Amino acid sequence: MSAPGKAILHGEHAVVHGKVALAVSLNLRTYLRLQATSTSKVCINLPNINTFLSWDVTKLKQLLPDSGAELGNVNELDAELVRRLRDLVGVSNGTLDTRSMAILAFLYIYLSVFAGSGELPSLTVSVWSELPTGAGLGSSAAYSVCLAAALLSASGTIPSLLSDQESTARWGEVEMELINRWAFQGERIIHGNPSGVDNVVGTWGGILRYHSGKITPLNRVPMLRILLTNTKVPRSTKVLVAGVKDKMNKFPSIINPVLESVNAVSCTCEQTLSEMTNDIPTPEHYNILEELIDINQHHLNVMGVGHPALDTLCRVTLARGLHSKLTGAGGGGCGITLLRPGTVARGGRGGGGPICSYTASPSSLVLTLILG
Ligand SMILES: Nc1ncnc2c1ncn2[C@@H]1O[C@H](COP(=O)(O)OP(=O)(O)O)[C@@H](O)[C@H]1O
Ligand SMILES: C[C@@](O)(CCOP(=O)(O)O)CC(=O)O
Ligand SMILES: [Mg+2]
Repeated sequence: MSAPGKAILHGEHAVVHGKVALAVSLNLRTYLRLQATSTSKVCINLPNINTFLSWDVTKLKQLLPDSGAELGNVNELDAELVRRLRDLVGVSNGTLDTRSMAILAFLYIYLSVFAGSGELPSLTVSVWSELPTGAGLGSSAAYSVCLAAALLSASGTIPSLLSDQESTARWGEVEMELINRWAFQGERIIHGNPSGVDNVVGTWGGILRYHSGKITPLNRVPMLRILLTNTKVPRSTKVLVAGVKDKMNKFPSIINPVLESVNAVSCTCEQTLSEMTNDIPTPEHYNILEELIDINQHHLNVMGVGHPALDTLCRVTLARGLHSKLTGAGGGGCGITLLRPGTVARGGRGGGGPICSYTASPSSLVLTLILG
C-alpha cells in the first residue's frame, strides 16, 4: 500500500481559511505493510523517525468506552479518545514531538476503525517513506492516508483488493472518500487545523484545485518543470498554521486582504495554466507564472511563514533568472522553482547547470519533477 506526497503550487495557509489552493501529487511516496499476527500485541515500526513500539491488545482495549459503537465517527475528532491516548503515550496537549504525533495518529485510527467490530486484532504495521518528514511535501498526509487505507481494509470496512499482482489497483469512489475522511482525522491529530488539501492529494493523486472541501481535478495542464529544493530547516506545520491564525486575529484588516490576494493568485494561475493548454505556451505565460510566484512568496512572508533559508533559495535562483516560493507550511522545509522550457541542467548532483551552486550544496536535496 502506498500514497504520494504533494507540492502546493499556490494557496498554502490561505486554504486553511477557505481560499483556493492548487496542488499536485509527487512521485515520492509513503509505503505501508500490515501483517496480521497472533502475538496479542499491536506493533508499529516507523524507521524514518526511528520509532519501534508495541502495546498489549488488552491494554489498548481499556482505552475503549464501554460501548465501542460510540467510537468510529469519521466526521469528528473524539476529544476523549485523544485525551486517553495522550495519557497512554505520556504527552501533553501541545506536543510537537514527531514520534508522539505519529503514534497518536496511528492508535487513534486503529482504535476508531476496529472499535465497532468489538475485537481489537493483533497486528504489525510498518510505514516508511521516500518523503522528507516535516518539509512541506505532505508526509503527514501520505502517512495518514496509508494508515487509513490499511486499517479500514484490515477491519473489513473496505475490501482488501490489493493483491501482489494488482500493485496499482485502486478502490472505488466510496472507499476512497472514506479513506480520505479518516486520513483527515489523522491530519487533525498531527496538524491541529488542517485544510484537507494534503489528504485529498494523498488519496486521489493528480493535480487539483481545492476550495473549502470542494475538489476539482485539473484534467488538462501544460507540461511544467518544477525544481524542488529542501532547505533542510526543520519546522512544524502545526506551529506555522497556528501562527498565521494568531496574526489574523491580531491584524484582521491587514491579513484578510492578503489571504484574499493569495486566492486571486491561485485563480489567476489556474486560468493561465488552462490558457497554456489551449494555446501553445508562450514566454508571456511564463512571465505571468513567475510574477505570481513572486507575489505569493511576498504574501507568505507577510503571513510570517518565511525563513532566511527560503530567502536564499529565492535570491540564488533569481540570480539565474528563476523564480521560487516556499511550498507547504514554510518556516524552512521545501521551496519550488519554476523552470522555463529552455532551462538546462549541467553539473551538480543530478545535473546542475544554472543552479549548480545551490544544488551542489550538501545541505540541500534537489529533485526535478515534471508536471502534466
Ligand atoms: N514516514 C513517517 N513515519 C512516521 N511518521 C511520519 C512519517 N511521515 C510523516 N510522519 C508524521 O508527520 C509529521 C510531519 O508532518 P508535518 O509537520 O505536517 O510535515 P509535512 O507534512 O510537511 O511533512 C511527523 O512529525 C510525523 O508525526
Ligand atoms: C500550510 C498548509 O496549507 C499546508 C501544509 O502542508 P505541509 O504539512 O507543510 O506539507 C496547511 C493545510 O492546508 O492544512
Ligand atoms: Mg503535513
